[in-house]
Amino acid sequence: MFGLMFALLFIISACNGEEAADEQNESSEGKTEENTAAPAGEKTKIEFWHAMSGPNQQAIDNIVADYNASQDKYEVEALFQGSYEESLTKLRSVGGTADAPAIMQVFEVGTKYMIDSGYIEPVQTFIDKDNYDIGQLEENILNYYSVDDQLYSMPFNSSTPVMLYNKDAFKAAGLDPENPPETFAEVKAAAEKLTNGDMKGFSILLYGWFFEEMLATQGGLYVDADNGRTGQVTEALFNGEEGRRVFEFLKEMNDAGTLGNFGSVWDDIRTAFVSGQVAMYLDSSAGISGLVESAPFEVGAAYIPYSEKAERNGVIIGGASLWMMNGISEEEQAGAWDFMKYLQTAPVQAKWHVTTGYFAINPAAYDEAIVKERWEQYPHFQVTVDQLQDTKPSTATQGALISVFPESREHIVTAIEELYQGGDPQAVLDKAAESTNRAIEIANKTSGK
Ligand SMILES: O=P(O)(O)OC[C@H](O)CO
Repeated sequence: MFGLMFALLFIISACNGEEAADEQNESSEGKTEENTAAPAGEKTKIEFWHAMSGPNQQAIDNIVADYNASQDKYEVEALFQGSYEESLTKLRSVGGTADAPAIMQVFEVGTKYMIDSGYIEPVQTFIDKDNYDIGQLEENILNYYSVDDQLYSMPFNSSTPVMLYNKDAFKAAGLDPENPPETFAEVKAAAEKLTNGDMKGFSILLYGWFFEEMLATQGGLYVDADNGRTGQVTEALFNGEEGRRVFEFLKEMNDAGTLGNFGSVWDDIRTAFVSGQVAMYLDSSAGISGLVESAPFEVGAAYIPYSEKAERNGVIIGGASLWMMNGISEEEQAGAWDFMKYLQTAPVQAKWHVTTGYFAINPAAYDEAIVKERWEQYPHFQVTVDQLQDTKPSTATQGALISVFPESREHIVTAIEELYQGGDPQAVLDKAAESTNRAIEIANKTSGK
């Protein structure tokens, strides 16, 4: 039993790249020397900072090894830098200098910060120079990282949220495991039936991402200026009716005792699901891989729920993308660009998708034999791709661009915690909006806008 739990915890902790720090790879020291052009005959080093640990780190290392063996000009060096938040903090201390890596992986909510940072060269520059055809890549993913038709960063590990559920628990509760609930009302009703003994019906991680997604799928905007896509953001809009519906949905289940709260650590909510403490919850599509293989019951995957008072609009792209730094040599930039293009090829994307659960940015990868085999074995992957491809492009599903997004996420988490302690949905959301507005105002003043 202990062995099984240990194996479960290992697999679960490995699903996402954010949690565990790998000290071995974690160093940016000695970088200055590496930034100079390589002597004739030697490969140019391309430093690649990322936030993937466990099997996802292994997947990156394998791809990097294949790339390095495939050509003799560049040597990519993949270096783990901690969680998405930690790695961005590290970048802040070296961004724009010769100590910066050539390629930096940044989570989606860091996009506006990176665009404004002065550290980067938009990948559009290289696309244009090289006549690179981005028409082959997934439009709904490119949309997130595009502003005024310019692609700023190269999508890499793209995910969306998905609702995972325990099919065995569904059967035991008299629910149809092949017809998971779709709307907030249906989830609430199913949660009542599923709540039993130690098992709660539904849960979400205390993480702003899931609120952002349930807001967007109703067509709700996070901020003004068309979610920051057409102008300068001045205020939060997430406390409008779509946001309130999400908070009411959570509150009603919390009051009814059908909602579980397993905190803000991915491993904890995944362990709760696998050990039967919760029957339905929202996870990243990149978390599916480990869970379907390790859960001692049949796992179902479904689209995220939406309010019955709204249309379903789809999901915003999550995960992270790759940024080209601007303080490095042209030779390094050329190598970084070459590697980014290699990453987008169908065979590499196919391998990345089946080993990690992240989407293939190049949909041609879905025709590769290894993907077809994997989907046949685990149809959950197909659900996530369908949910992405069914998404209606709009400024809501394109996602918000705000420089203070990571901070705003914290305000949302505080609001959810206050809600769970009995707070009024509108009041706690308004407070989060006011705090976000203050952060936006300060950021706008600092940047002189
Ligand atoms: O855990 P990931 O990589 O799927 O990313 C989830 C969120 O989008 C991070 O902001």
